[in-house]
Amino acid sequence: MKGILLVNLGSPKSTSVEDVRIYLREFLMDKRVIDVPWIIRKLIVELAILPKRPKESAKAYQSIWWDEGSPLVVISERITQKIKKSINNPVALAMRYQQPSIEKGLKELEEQGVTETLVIPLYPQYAMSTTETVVEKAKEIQKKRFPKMHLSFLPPFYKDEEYLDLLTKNIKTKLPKNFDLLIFSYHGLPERHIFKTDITKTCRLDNSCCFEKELPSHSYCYRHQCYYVTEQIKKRLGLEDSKVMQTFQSRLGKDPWLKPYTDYTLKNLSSKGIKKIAIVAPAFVSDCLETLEELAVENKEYFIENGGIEYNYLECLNEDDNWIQWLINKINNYTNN
Ligand SMILES: C=CC1=C(C)c2cc3[nH]c(cc4nc(cc5[nH]c(cc1n2)c(C)c5CCC(=O)O)C(CCC(=O)O)=C4C)c(C)c3C=C
Ligand SMILES: [Fe+2]
Ligand SMILES: [Fe+2]
Repeated sequence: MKGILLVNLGSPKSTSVEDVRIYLREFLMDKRVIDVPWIIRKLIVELAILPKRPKESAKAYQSIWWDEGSPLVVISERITQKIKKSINNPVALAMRYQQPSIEKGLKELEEQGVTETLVIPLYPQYAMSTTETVVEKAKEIQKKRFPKMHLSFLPPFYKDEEYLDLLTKNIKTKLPKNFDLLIFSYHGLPERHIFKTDITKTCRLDNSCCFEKELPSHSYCYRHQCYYVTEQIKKRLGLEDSKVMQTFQSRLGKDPWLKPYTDYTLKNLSSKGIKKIAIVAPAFVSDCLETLEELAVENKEYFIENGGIEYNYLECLNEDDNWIQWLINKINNYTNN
């Protein structure tokens, strides 16, 4: 029998400093997130990050936590429940880090008689730290614990026409009537990750190479895939170039990350006469710490403190009916073939 495993990033078990430390250790010790030799990664994580960051992050998580738990996990659970109601085949949810683990998800499916699983990494754009880490972890667990289970993977869906249509529709319903600029803020990546996943080894991180049409490297270029989504939504919304900007948020460490940086941009927009903005985060399908705290609160403060007047954060797809139906359609394509 065929089954489905939805996989999102994951959150700490609770907002305690200790649980946040456990989460950050698992997340940042992933070699596809901090991609340096193990011993150096261990030293960076244990000596530079874990002594201070868990306390700061725990505070941030406390400010966005819901009664039922982490928004990212709760929203993912709700989506899973809705899908289950429309699908006869078994469906399970897993998180790349913490609980419910990928191993637990596959076990749940195996216990229901599943022998073939479609794994759906819940990321529109490819990156080592998104799709690739989910795919590799699932394969590793399958090999060790479920040798008879066959796995398939839904690829990054950033250029799926129906996905782009439904994302546009979602943004359109939330967009205020008057705004000077719509910002597309994507989770950032160290520039090094873009060079590493460039199969042609020609990327210069300029506009031409990541924009050019039909380069083989684009199937692994997070920067291209973000630009593609921004361009498509801009076109579908009928917005002029001057009304749209793309930025990257959530840097960690001192290495150069993809630019322009969201926080820096928001501190400087007002001086250029841009007073009313809307901001959306299409690298995330569900709201999470990086949107509810960093975008909706912290970055809003930067904009307003520096002369901005109106700041509208537009929520992610979350439990949007069209988005859930899109997932159901993908699942039906898999189970019916
Ligand atoms: C869109 C997908 C994401 C990419 C790409 C990504 C890369 C990436 N992230 C970090 C470090 C951190 N990210 C953190 C939180 C976080 N990241 C994503 C998604 C992507 N990350 C999400 C959905 C979340 C929120 C999780 C939640 O529970 O709501 C955090 C933890 C929070 C904090 O302490 O700030 C860290 C750390 C790196 C280093 C990286 C690429 C190399
Ligand atoms: Fe992240
Ligand atoms: Fe490029």
